[in-house]
Amino acid sequence: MLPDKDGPSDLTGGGIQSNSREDPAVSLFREYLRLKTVHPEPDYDAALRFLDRMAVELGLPMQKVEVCPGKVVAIMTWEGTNPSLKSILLNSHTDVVPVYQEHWKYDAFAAVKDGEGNIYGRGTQDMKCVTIQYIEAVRRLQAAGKRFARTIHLMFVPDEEIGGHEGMETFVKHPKFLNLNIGFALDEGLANPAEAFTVFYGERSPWWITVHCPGSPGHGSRFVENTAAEKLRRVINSFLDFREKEKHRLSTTECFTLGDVTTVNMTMVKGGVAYNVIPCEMDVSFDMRIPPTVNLQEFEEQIKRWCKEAGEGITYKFAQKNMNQSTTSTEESDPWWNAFSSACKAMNMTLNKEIFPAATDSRFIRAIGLPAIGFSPMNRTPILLHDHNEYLNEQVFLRGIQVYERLVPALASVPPLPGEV
Ligand SMILES: CSCC[C@H](NC(C)=O)C(=O)O
Ligand SMILES: [Zn+2]
Ligand SMILES: [Zn+2]
Repeated sequence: MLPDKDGPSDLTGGGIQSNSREDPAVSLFREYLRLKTVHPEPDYDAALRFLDRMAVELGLPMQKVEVCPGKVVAIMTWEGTNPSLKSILLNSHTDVVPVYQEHWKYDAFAAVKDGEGNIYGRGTQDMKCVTIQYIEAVRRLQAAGKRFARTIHLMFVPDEEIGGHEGMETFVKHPKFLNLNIGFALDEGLANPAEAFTVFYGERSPWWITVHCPGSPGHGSRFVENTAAEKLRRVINSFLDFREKEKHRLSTTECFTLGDVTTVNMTMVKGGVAYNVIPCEMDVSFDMRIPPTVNLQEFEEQIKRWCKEAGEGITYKFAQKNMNQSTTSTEESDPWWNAFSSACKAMNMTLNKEIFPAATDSRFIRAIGLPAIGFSPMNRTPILLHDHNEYLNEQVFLRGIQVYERLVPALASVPPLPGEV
């Protein structure tokens, strides 16, 4: 039996050794997974050192833009034969969410590969796989001597997992972003447990709201009128009744996915100082995700009514309130979508078009008017982003590189569009 190329780390990670030589792309993926770019203190320097090395290997220039203190966006550029044309953006974020290590089978940063070729680690799906797949696809296309009309930018951004405010949200307004002359972007999607691949042409709007309920204080032994808790209860009921309706709409509408309904989750409650003191204020917070088909002004009016009906003096504040509902065309007549979907069709891939249920950096790209598709080529894979024991099978990972080997040329060869020279 040949030892696995990364044998020693398999053993330290408690994994099972593979009996065949590992594909170098898989080894590189596992190396990247071991970098602790995990919140709350991501090691972004380690990621930048890794990406510097990749740029040298690929022979591509890499610019680094510090968009906010300590928050660097890195961009590798493969210039096209006609650089005046709009470019293609291959975007990925470098950060990952924290883990509950005690619930993992293996060290979440050891990139252990088991006997079935499943690679375990935070970021295997979200979205270190895609980063390496972009890099490997470019490496292979270069090795085959390919060159394309349109310039291709590989962009690596920080802070997506904490909202992207000091990452992509700021960078899209930077002159250096505009200089990239982007025409079309690819960013992350989700795994699909079945044979099909899911592609996302829009996202629900995240609204994070805290409702503040003031009330009369008093002794905990009395029937005090107009308490904060009574108002809080009515507010909670209105939000959660609506939640039930939306849940029912999802379960009874056959073609609906999560992206087609509004989710409401009560995520925080605050208030009170002692068992026997009726508090003079209580707060409740909700995470709401609203599909692009919902009229946001009307939705806010509904929230106002719920608060008004719940009692006097109730106010609310948004911690997150996305108002941009742009979606990307998936009409066959759209040249970008046509290139994307035709390349997938040529590989016999079935695509399910959906609205992304959560929020990614694509929302900032779409908000400035650029088309963006969320796509992570992972079929036959359970959706495990942010979950315990996140993993990706190495064969699925390797197939994803082949997918980009076809997609990238198709997109970078889209003929000049009206207005382009
Ligand atoms: C609203 S900023 C937070 C972004 C985060 N993105 C993902 C993909 O989990 C979310 O949707 O909660
Ligand atoms: Zn992600
Ligand atoms: Zn994530």
